[in-house]
Amino acid sequence: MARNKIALIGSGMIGGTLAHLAGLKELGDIVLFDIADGVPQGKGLDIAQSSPVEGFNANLTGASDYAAIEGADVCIVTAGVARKPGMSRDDLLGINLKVMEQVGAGIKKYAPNAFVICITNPLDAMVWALQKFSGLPRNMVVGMAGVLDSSRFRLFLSQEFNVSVQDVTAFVLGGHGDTMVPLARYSTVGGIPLTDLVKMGWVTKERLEEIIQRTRDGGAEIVGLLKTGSAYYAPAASAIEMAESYLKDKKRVLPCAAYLSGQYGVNDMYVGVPTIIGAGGIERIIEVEFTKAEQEAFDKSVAAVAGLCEACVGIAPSLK
Ligand SMILES: NC(=O)c1ccc[n+]([C@@H]2O[C@H](COP(=O)([O-])OP(=O)(O)OC[C@H]3O[C@@H](n4cnc5c(N)ncnc54)[C@H](O)[C@@H]3O)[C@@H](O)[C@H]2O)c1
Ligand SMILES: O=C(O)C[C@H](O)C(=O)O
Repeated sequence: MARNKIALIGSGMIGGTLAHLAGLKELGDIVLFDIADGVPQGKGLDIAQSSPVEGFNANLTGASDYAAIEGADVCIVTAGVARKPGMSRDDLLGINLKVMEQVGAGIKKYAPNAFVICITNPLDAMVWALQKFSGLPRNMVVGMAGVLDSSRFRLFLSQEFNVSVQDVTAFVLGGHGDTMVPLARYSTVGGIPLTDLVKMGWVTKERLEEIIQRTRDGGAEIVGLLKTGSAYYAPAASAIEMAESYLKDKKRVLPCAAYLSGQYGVNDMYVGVPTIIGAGGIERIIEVEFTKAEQEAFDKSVAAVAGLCEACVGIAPSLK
């Protein structure tokens, strides 16, 4: 059986890390693409030269011509710019929207059957625009954010309780911005919801709120430390988890920015919700019940994403 083909559109900090992880996990042959000619070729060659040491088999190539992604099974999109200290993700909208138009055209022409994972920020608006620019089926275009935000929440909780990260589950829903919604009631330690752990005296409500706020600020914390760009190891690992679930039909339950057509009362938008990813792409959107407070937080987040989509239409009226 031929190997899967994975196209990485954008070969910067996340793109290079994605290529390395996809190689180490033997997910398939890898094509790195970037407009900065030489970068995808150089990173591809460098990672390929690690394969004899690491013991993985994969062809890694780099290109600046979309023809190279022809027939890709998975495309992971990181093309665009990242924020620097003092900027919000939303400040990237204008420049990255233009990039999504080019990327969408390239995918439409050369990889129309791919499962497409968008990472470029501001995430929920960019994946929405990318789906429209590419014309690919909505269940085959998804945004990565919830896996990352939930992973951050899981790490902070495991550190707070001094337990293994493996025994902590978390769901962060809504848009990937300051209004994201980490859900304490649907996050657990050893299967026990955080709300019960508060009652059991493991953590105070106030301390839990601090951890939730640190999760919301997780991206900005790293931008502030790095100063030259944003997080890339955890974002890459998160997207690889999604790609692997698709390629191996694992049917993982993962929070992702998925196209909503009435679920959660939302129409024609991408917002972070629990999904099942398998060979059919987004095979199912799980609709959990919200309390009044959770619903209000989710609605606020959806409104923020809607504002960004409107801003996109203002720049590119064809998106309407
Ligand atoms: N969704 C998330 O959770 C999440 C997490 C981290 C970063 N991000 C976002 O991911 C994006 C990439 O981050 P990064 O750290 O890899 O940035 P980076 O600057 O290191 O890499 C981006 C790459 O895109 C390339 N590029 C720019 N315009 C292009 C075009 N038109 N076509 C093809 N390639 C193009 C650049 O040459 C660069 O190599 C940013 O928008 C960042 O905000 C999102
Ligand atoms: O914070 C950023 O700008 C990058 C990304 O969205 C993140 O959450 O790390």
